[in-house]
Amino acid sequence: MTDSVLLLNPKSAGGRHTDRTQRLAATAGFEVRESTARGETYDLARAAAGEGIATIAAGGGDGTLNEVVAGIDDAGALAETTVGVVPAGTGNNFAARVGIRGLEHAFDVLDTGRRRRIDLGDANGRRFVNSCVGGLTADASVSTTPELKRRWGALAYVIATLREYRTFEGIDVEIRDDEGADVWTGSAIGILVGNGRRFVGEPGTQANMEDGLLNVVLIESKPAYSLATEEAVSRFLRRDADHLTRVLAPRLHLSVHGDEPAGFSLDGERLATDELTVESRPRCLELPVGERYRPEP
Ligand SMILES: Nc1ncnc2c1ncn2[C@@H]1O[C@H](COP(=O)(O)OP(=O)(O)OP(=O)(O)O)[C@@H](O)[C@H]1O
Repeated sequence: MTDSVLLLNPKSAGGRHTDRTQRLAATAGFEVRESTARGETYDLARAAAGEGIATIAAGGGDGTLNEVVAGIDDAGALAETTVGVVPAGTGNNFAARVGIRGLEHAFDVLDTGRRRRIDLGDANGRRFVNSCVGGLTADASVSTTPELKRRWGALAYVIATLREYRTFEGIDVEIRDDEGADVWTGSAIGILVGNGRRFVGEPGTQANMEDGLLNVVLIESKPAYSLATEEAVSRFLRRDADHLTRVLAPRLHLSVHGDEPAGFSLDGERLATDELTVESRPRCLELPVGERYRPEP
């Protein structure tokens, strides 16, 4: 019986890395199981975890990793399983955060990397490994089509964001902590909840992934917002900019007031809701990390 399986989404990044990933996996002694449809990496992960497989790697982008982690979690096997990150997607944002530089490096890390236990994000019972974002970025993340990604690679996200920016109006939101105290109320063009991820205006892009806290940035809507000049952009990104609010919290409750539920993106997958509870599940995901990974960046 095999104890190492790679669950591969052959459609990630338009299939660009599929052949190479299969070859590297075979050399590294991984059995490869490919998904054939949307959502199937979740089923494959659940089944592999049910078989008691010790190492389950996700081959694809953040969306694939999300499904694999959710499948293992729903099989009740997260505590016993090592999760591998094999960056065969377009953006591979999360892989970079745990120090994984590319496909070959991913298999080296699986072989010899340090194991760390990191936090997992939860949004209304759905998991996120990297981020849960609402507002402009969520719409853009969800509207970044496979076609755009095939043509533009990682630039596709920037193009999609600029397209959405012209029409996006802001979300009226009330945010409370666990005791019910008001954390922030207003109209936001962006609600960014990161697990290991920092956002605009902060030095570096990496946040502590093992502290049991979510890293939250709220971007307040301003009328006549213009990012047309370089000066405006640099003002926008300044650490002390008055339209940015930062919160570190283990759990937050969001209520959205509007005609329709607000759209959020969990590692690129859509969730529409007007009540959202986000929380950190401390150190429940074990994975091998690259040499550059620092628990406290
Ligand atoms: N065989 C398949 N055919 C079509 N869609 C699939 C298949 N397997 C998985 N999916 C879907 O692909 C999505 C995940 O794509 P993923 O994020 O891994 O790749 P990507 O978009 O290229 O990369 P990134 O997230 O890094 O930009 C999920 O919605 C998943 O359900």
